[in-house]
Amino acid sequence: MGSPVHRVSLGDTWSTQVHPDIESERRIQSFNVERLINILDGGAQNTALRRKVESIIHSDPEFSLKDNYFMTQNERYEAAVKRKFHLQTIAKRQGWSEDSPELYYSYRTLAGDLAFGIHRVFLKSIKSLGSEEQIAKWAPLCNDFQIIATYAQTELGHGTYLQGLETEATYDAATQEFVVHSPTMTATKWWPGDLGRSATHALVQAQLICSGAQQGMHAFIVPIRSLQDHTPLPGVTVGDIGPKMGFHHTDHGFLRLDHVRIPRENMLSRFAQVLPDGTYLKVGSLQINYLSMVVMRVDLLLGEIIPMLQKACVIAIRYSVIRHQSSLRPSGPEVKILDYQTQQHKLLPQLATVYAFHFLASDLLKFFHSSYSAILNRDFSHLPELHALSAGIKALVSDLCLQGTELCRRACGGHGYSKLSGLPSLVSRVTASCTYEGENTVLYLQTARFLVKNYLQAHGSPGSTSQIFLPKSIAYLTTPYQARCPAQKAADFLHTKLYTAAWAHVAARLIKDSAHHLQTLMQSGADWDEAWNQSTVLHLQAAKAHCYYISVKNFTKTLDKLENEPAIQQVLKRLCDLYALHSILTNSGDFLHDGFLSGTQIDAVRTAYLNLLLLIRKDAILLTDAFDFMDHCLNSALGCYDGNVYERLFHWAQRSPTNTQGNPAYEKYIKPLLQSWRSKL
Ligand SMILES: CCCCCCCCCCCCCCCC(=O)SCCNC(=O)CCNC(=O)[C@H](O)C(C)(C)COP(=O)(O)OP(=O)(O)OC[C@H]1O[C@@H](n2cnc3c(N)ncnc32)[C@H](O)[C@@H]1OP(=O)(O)O
Ligand SMILES: Cc1cc2nc3c(=O)[nH]c(=O)nc-3n(C[C@H](O)[C@H](O)[C@H](O)COP(=O)(O)OP(=O)(O)OC[C@H]3O[C@@H](n4cnc5c(N)ncnc54)[C@H](O)[C@@H]3O)c2cc1C
Repeated sequence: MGSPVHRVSLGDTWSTQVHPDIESERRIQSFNVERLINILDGGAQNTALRRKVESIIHSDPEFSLKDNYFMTQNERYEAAVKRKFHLQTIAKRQGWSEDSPELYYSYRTLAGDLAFGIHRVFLKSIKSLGSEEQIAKWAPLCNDFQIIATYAQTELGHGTYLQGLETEATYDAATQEFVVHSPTMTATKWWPGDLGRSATHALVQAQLICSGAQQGMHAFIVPIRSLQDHTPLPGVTVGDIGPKMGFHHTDHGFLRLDHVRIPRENMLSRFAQVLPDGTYLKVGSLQINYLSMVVMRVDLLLGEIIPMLQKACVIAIRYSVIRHQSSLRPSGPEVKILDYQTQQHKLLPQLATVYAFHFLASDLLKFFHSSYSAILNRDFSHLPELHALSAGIKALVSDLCLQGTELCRRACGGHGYSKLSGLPSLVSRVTASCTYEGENTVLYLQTARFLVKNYLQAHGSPGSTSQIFLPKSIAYLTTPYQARCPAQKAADFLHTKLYTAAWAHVAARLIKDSAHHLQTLMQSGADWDEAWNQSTVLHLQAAKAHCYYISVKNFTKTLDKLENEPAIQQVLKRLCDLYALHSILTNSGDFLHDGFLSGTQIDAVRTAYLNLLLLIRKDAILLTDAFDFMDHCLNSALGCYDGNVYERLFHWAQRSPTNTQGNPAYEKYIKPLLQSWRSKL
């Protein structure tokens, strides 16, 4: 196990001892925590590298996140820019390149509290949509921060419906330039990160107009601020969109373009290009221009979204073994709140979920890597499946991470409402992930479109003997499934095959029902589009069930690979069981609906689930330690490794500027008010 010193990292002189209530939780180790850390990191060498980066960052006071909670939006922005600038200096000195694991680990260590996150989105988009020459030109400029760039797609009037974007890029063959223009108020780009006060360049998604026709959305590199003095270039109106629910360190901005001219070479042209005479050439469908969104949906899962729930679990579970409240028996001792079944019911499913998601996102990343290079080489055969999987998984993961993070916050009672717990910031930040990179409902519906289309293809022509091969992730749609679950007792529900089959049954049934509903509406006269809209609530439910099935199946596959690690396999198997059974219980109506499970069987699921809570309770602290977050990165008075919750909360509150800056309201209002009564007292 890594030494506790590695984690007790805030340099609090009074914090010399680990709290006995949390120490006792770590005394009996049913598995090797260090080994689990290595598995989560993808190998011991990655753990070593991550910790090396952490110690470099941690030992540097410039990177402190200490006063974040007391800062204004402007101060947060400036501190984030300062940290990013300092990180770049260190990265240069250490030889860490922009796509290196070291920078990835730095981002994690600094809790993502860095400026220029969208600069990375820009870079990834250039690499997906740009030609080799464009990558060779722009990537080095980006990597060295000779330019600061943003990804400007969303407009005031449209975010989801990309065909409705109004920004235009009209080709002028006479000068071989594009004229990029915002024709209306609603065409103003709105929300791009790093745009408000920082970016010098924007990747602007605009409707390409050439040869007198609209060719749909394409990406254009547009310089927006002077590289000399940072003032907006001619024709550019740019600024910050104002206060937001979270992301205070990021300058989300607006951008209006008034006939801004850029060279022909600035249209990203891996899949489409405009020749000097204005001839338009493209490969694949128009939607290939959406590729960078697929890239980011996958990238953000492990890089941004899942760590939020991991941290929330660490904070809430550690706090729950320190916090004592009430007793279980009259005149008995006060118990740790984690010993209440309801507290376990709140927190342990979140822990199980975040383990499920870690393995799910890791596997999606592998599938992404294997398909992505083919796509770049114009083999689009895996793109529909990759799009459907990444859209649905992004939606399920961000939905449940938000739900889980908020549950963790509430599970900490009043202290969870204090920013100093770290939890409100996690909640507000993860909330954004349900909207950015595709609003979740819209993404589920993209997955549903893929499911329904394939379902109808596979089952469309009755009597047809030709066998249709479906993509791997949906092959279960053509497998005959059981009409009734064979389980008879609680223990039967601890079989991975049994609950995976249960989710396959429910997903397949919901997909079938939504497809049939659509067909029925069409048979009664509705056209496809109307019938689609009138079935979308069912489609959404079906897509969600499919994603649950994929996540459960993936977790069980992960367990199969751990045969040589029996102790870790056992503890992860319990989490997998808990994740699957909790998901069945929270969606029990879907399992009862067609009699696949009976009421008695649901009771058995609940019994198995409650037994698991007790088993996982014993390992809960070790399972959160296995995420191996440094205290610095958690930045939580409740969640530190040493468990010294009350001392830390007390000390941190003293740092609030409100305690030292005097009280102007006293002089102005309180004093006159109090003094007006003095004569009568
Ligand atoms: C170091 C660690 C990392 C840290 C790193 C920094 C962190 C920093 C923090 C935060 C960072 C936030 C960063 C936010 C950045 C934005 O938020 S950028 C803006 C993102 N915006 C969106 O995602 C918009 C969502 N909208 C869409 O994706 C599309 O417009 C929609 C919804 C798919 C609809 O488009 P449409 O053209 O109307 O398409 P539709 O008719 O539905 O479908 C047509 C066909 O295209 C296919 N299709 C649709 N989309 C796709 C696609 N993407 N690919 C392939 N095929 C597709 C459909 O499947 C369909 O196929 P068929 O069924 O016809 O075969
Ligand atoms: C923190 C943050 C950072 C962002 N960063 C960037 C960035 O860097 N660059 C950038 O370009 N953008 C960025 N965005 C914008 C973001 O990508 C969009 O807000 C997002 O894609 C949702 O689009 P919208 O705002 O148009 O929502 P809307 O589409 O207007 O959604 C509103 C409602 O309409 C529903 N709806 C919309 N269309 C459909 C449909 N077809 N079927 C059913 N329901 C539908 C949605 O489900 C939702 O309930 C950011 C947003 C946030 C919050």
